[in-house]
Amino acid sequence: MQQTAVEQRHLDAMYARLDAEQARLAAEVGEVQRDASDDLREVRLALLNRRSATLRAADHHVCFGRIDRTDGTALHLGRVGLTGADGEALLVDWRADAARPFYAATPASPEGLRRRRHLTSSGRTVTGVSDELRDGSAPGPDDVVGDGPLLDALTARRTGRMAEVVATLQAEQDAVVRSPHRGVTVVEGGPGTGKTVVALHRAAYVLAMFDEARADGVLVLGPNPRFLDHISEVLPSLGENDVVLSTPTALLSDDLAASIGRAVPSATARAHRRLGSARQATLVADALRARQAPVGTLTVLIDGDRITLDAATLAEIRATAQASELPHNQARDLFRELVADALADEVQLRARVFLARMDEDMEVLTGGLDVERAVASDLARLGYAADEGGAYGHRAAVAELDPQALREALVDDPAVDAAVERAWPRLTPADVVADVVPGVRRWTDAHLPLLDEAAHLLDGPPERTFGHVVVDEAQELTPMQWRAVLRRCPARSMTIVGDLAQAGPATAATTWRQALGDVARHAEVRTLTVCYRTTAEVLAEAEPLLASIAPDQPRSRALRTGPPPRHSHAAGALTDAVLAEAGREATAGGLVGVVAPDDVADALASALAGVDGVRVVPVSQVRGLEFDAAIVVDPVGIRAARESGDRDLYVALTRPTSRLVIVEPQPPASPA
Ligand SMILES: Nc1ncnc2c1ncn2[C@@H]1O[C@H](COP(=O)(O)OP(=O)(O)OP(=O)(O)O)[C@@H](O)[C@H]1O
Repeated sequence: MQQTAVEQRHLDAMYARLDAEQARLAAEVGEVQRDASDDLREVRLALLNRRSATLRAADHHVCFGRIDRTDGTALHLGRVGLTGADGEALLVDWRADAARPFYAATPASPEGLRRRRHLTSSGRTVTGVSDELRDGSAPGPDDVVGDGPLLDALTARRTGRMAEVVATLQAEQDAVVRSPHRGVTVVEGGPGTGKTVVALHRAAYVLAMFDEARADGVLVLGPNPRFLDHISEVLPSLGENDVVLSTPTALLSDDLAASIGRAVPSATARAHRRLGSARQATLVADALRARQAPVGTLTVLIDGDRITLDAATLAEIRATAQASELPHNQARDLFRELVADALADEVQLRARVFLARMDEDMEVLTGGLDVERAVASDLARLGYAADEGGAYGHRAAVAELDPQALREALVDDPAVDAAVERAWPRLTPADVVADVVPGVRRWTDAHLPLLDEAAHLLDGPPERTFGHVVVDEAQELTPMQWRAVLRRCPARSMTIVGDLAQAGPATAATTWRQALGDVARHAEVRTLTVCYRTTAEVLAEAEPLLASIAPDQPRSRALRTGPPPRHSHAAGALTDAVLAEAGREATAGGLVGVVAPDDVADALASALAGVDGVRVVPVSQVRGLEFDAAIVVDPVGIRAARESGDRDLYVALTRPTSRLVIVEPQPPASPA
């Protein structure tokens, strides 16, 4: 029987099951909605709707592969798991352990597999079958050995949005995706080695397999909104919709909005680098300490009396509050309680001194008459009993100053609070950071990590934290941003992917150890070595730059070859030359990216607005993106524009999947 027909039968069974499961879920949703007595109605509905959304996402190309083991058993793999009516596995979720050999088995290490099969489909119809034999056996009549599906995926036209690659994930990528390591994993590799692919599939994997990630959510950070748009479809198409996609700046901006409003995005790269250095954390901490420094004595008016705590007492209280290591604004409560205690002691001391003086005065006045006994006999005559100590008189008045009640009254006393406010004020992040960057008029995005640092010292950990955090283009983060990100991942379960050779101007680090600080010490570092995006010719064009940027970096191996890069020299205006090249590449087909120095990108975008299939991207925003053809405009200008110019150009040159055009402006006329 034709293998497509065999697979169609399996596929029909899967879709029948998928439809039945959706119908069952719909019925259950209806029942839960009708049951008003169910306290957990909302939770149940959320779970049912989530499962239903996952199945809906999997409806497209539900099954993409199959493995046949040497023992004659077989499994189909897909984006979700499905069980038949009799409990048999119709489809295994790609993340399940049983699916691992599909990705990991090689002819050298077949892992019990005879054959790996890729299935392609359109709608609910099988359109192609492609087999790879894993055990060295010769193809039989049921094996369909042809071109690899990987090559099809790599040569497919780009749409501007990355697609999931669950069917063609390669062994070295899969090893990272399904790593059981729950700590920090750093994945490095040259441009196009699939770091983003790995990061996103890893997010889907941990969501399914790690309870804490499911419970507390997954955060995916990328460098800018353009990049987030580029990757936005991958996780939903893997059935994962509960992932927060953000940039480090947007994340902090959202979390700090209530305290500082919106930061303006006007910071320069130099400001980012300066304010992003780890030293700023010390400066913020020092600024806060300075606000807590002793300011002499503390005086409160209590019942008309001025009660003063001396400098030594106040310093001791401050030291105790600091030693508590509570966030400043919480430690303020402790500070106020300690002040109230000290004031209460002072009040009682004064009362005792006052009474002792009164005793002495009475002694003088009464000439030695035992006042207490006299008063006691008077009271006894009036029907009052003496207390246990036999006292009725003014000594009882001291006892009446119930220390606990007095203390409580002082803790709540607005006068005490006002005095505390002078010694240990309630502070906002802006109060503290204003001391670090005096004279600042507006908060920019470069200040956000400092404000976040201050918020942490003032009020404790952020409210929003995640079970797992994925950081893409991780080389872009400054040490201060890393600190902010780490605060949001208390479990330290992270996947960090990047390439230091592609670092932008805010990055000063040349090793992950420098970039990540202590976190790197326990990290598992993996290196991806195969370039899936671009051709050997394009990598060769970028090689001299890489040699000067990172001479020791292991070189990636391109899987494909293609046309040699073209150099085009503008004979007149640069815009005209770019327009001509863009028109030509657009005609050749696919998505064309024009990567230009930031200062000419807007003008080029207007000039090219009418050309279909062409996007103009300022070079500072091109990290992580890709095009079928890349037109890199004015490489000398890109290199000269900012400190990271060489690395910017390296990023620009490595964006195409096949065609690279470099447009040089006309050289300035030489003086006659
Ligand atoms: N296993 C795979 N199957 C199909 N396509 C793949 C695979 N791995 C990577 N690709 C494709 O290769 C291209 C480059 O991948 P990706 O963007 O993840 O690389 P990267 O290492 O993050 O690159 P950069 O450093 O430039 O950001 C993408 O189009 C991606 O879909």
